[in-house]
Amino acid sequence: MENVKRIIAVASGKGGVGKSTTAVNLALALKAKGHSVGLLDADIYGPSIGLMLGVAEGTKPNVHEGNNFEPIIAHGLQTMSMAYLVTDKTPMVWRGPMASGALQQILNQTRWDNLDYLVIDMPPGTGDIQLTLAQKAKVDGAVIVTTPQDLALLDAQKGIEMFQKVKVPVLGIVENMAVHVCSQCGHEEHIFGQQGGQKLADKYEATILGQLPLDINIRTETDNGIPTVAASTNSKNRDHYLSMADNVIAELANIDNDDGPVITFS
Ligand SMILES: Nc1ncnc2c1ncn2[C@@H]1O[C@H](COP(=O)(O)OP(=O)(O)OP(=O)(O)O)[C@@H](O)[C@H]1O
Repeated sequence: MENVKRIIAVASGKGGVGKSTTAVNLALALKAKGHSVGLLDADIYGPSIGLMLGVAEGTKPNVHEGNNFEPIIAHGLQTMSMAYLVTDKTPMVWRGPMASGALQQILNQTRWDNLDYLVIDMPPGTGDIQLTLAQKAKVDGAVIVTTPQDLALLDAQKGIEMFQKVKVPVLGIVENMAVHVCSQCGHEEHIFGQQGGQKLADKYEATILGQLPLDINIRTETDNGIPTVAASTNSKNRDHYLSMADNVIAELANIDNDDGPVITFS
């Protein structure tokens, strides 16, 4: 991990709010700004970044001396995922306990090649695995993803408090699916409520790093293995992700972290 300058955890309390979509596009946006970027899929229950980045099913990382894994390159990102190590047929019941062991292994044994940023797609929730990761991993800062819905906000709050407990600075909040714009008539509808992310940000004196609409293009682009930032050179959504990356870089610059990021597991 001495080859990694900055580590950013992307987390959400609630599942399905768009955490992985955000992590993948944030990583691509940092890359588009000229940085060297890695993406670690630590979402052991539903590893999805390989699919989102169009990595062919069954692709396995090369293993080097000392059991070190070589990251798989996708859209210019260095990536590592649980999905590269388990198969669809791996039963969930086996996957749970085995997966947390495997997670430690990929944290310790992936050979990142000089990264400016490593983005970690955290497992959803605030249970033991998340706490251990947040505690043991020397993450520079956390990005909290939520929808404006009360239920998601409540869980996002738990996520913020978990990071505060383990002294990982929260860089800010991403409000995903903030508004739906009808592709036919342009009518705007706040399907998951309004201003929820802002209220959460106000409560914790956190920054809103970005607001993304609920947009069919974001879903289809990701499903096609070419996420929004890679799919288009000129779209509003891509611009949202690029300015999110700027905000993340700015927040990181505000953090005084002279130890340097190192992930250690005892
Ligand atoms: N802004 C958006 N607009 C439209 N669809 C979106 C948006 N963000 C995410 N999605 C879609 O919502 C679904 C869930 O997103 P994603 O997998 O990123 O969520 P997650 O929080 O990581 O979920 P999990 O808890 O399962 O890991 C995906 O189908 C994704 O394409």
